[in-house]
Amino acid sequence: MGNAAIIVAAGRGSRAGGDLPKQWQPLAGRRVADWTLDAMLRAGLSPIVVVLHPDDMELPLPAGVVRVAGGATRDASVRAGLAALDPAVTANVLIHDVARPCVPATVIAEVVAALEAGAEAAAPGLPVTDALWYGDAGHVTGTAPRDGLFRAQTPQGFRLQPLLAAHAAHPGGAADDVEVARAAGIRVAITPGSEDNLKITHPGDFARAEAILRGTMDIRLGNGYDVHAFTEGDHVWLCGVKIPHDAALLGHSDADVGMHAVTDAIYGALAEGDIGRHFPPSDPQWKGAASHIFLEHAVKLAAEKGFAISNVDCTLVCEAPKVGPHAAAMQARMAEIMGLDPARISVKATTSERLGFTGRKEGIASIATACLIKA
Ligand SMILES: Nc1ccn([C@@H]2O[C@H](COP(=O)(O)OP(=O)(O)OP(=O)(O)O)[C@@H](O)[C@H]2O)c(=O)n1
Ligand SMILES: C[C@](O)(CO)[C@H](O)COP(=O)(O)O
Repeated sequence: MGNAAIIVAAGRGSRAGGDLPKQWQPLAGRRVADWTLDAMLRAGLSPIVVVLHPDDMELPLPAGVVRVAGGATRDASVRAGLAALDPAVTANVLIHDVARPCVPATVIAEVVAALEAGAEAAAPGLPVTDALWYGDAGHVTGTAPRDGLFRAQTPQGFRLQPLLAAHAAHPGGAADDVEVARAAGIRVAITPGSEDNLKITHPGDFARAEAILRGTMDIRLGNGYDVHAFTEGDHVWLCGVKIPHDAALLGHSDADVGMHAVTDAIYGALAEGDIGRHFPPSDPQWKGAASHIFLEHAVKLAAEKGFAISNVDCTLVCEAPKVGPHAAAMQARMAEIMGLDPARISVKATTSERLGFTGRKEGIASIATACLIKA
């Protein structure tokens, strides 16, 4: 039984302005939603259900997330997300606004920890520290006591079955799921919120969120280089695609020179050595191994260290075979292995103008760059 996540992203962001709904607007080099999704993916929540506006169902999202069409209100969207979860495998669910892209890992972890320690429900809140006023026509008309008041944040975490019942019994119109749960008598623990966990609501919030992300972001670049010589054969493996050729590439594994360079670029960004360190050629179990094993390992290692792979760029250096006709398939295969949008994978090729060993068709070289980001 696991902990699932629902990211509600079906709103139109009318208060935030801009040509696109706020979750699809750029923020520190990516879309707002990409940051939010990465935070939930890194927390190890599964499945991740993204509730989308019906107009947005085809927008690119990371592989593996579940897409659901939302409703006209936040609570209708949450109900649509809940309907996509299987109570037989999901014990708890964390419901998060897509508009909170800077949510710190600790805020999510505290909610999960409270549920796992036995809380019926748990949600992050920040005690109100400013004095509170009533106002009218630009003037203060009264004051209100702030004692015991909290600013509510997300993700809000619940046991799935009682929350399903609470939503089924609620008339609608709740500001959040804590309100729905409390109406059904569920006790909600308050876990520590964070000033960084702002909800992008108005145009000025983008700059605040960008400053938070840039302040906490750890950006790593890595490069990889690999060479394999030609030998007798009738095909080569390049970036996960089998290409008929009048020679094969010689290697301990399947000799996929492109995938090896990409894998080494990821290890390089993590300062984790290279493929040979993790899969020694002296070890017979890797003889003839399919190279996706190496790439999957590097991607998993990056995730364990809290890094998302922002993009990779791979250049194959050879006179033949022609790479262009296969480049899209290579992008798609590597995207599948890495769980990334294919638009984040570049595969291109060059000849070396008949110079050197690649020019003499003695082998293929490949160089790759990877950019990893920890928010
Ligand atoms: N019908 C709706 C309305 C809101 N939301 C989601 O609920 C969260 C919190 O809502 P809010 O910040 O109010 O977002 P919007 O409704 O998009 O903003 P606005 O009210 O400015 O239009 C957001 O992640 C939003 O996408 C949703 O999934 N479905
Ligand atoms: C759920 C919420 O984020 C808690 O603070 C908030 O209520 C949702 O945003 P809205 O502006 O109230 O729609």
